[in-house]
Amino acid sequence: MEKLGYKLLELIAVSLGLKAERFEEFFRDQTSFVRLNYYSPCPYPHLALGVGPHKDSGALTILAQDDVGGLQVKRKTQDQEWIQVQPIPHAFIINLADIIQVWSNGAYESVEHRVIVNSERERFSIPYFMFPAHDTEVKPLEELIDEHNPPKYRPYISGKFLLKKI
Ligand SMILES: O=C(O)CCC(=O)C(=O)O
Ligand SMILES: [Fe+2]
Repeated sequence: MEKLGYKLLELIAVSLGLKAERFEEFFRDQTSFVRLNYYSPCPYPHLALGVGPHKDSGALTILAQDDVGGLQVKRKTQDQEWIQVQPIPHAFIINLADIIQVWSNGAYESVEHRVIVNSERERFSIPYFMFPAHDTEVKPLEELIDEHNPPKYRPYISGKFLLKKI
């Protein structure tokens, strides 16, 4: 997963007109982690959420899930509808998260998502959250800023923000 994450970060950097290794320095002392999620079956799925609406606060999330399904993403069009992410065998789901949004000065947007529980089946998922070093100052990259594109986000320290969230 780590290797895949770095590859994706390289591709994102290139897509922004930056050199592939642009994000590398932030991850030398990375604080990425894996979480094991277990959702028990719930007879009243319309009354309960597995995970409430949120955006991931790292750079990228790589998610492995079983075949039960339940993850939904919010569409960014006007209707803001929740769209079911159909499980595809042996495929990972990639969530762009808050830090990529800030680094790219909004060219990429963090995706809002939630998890619906299933009335009959339990569900497992394994997200790998890619986080830079604890002391990384997260701010729009200088190369992407000029007088026509002012920074849209204020700088913050990755680790401090995370501690506050917890
Ligand atoms: O279980 C899932 O599909 C996603 C879980 C999630 O969004 C999270 O742990 O941040
Ligand atoms: Fe999430």
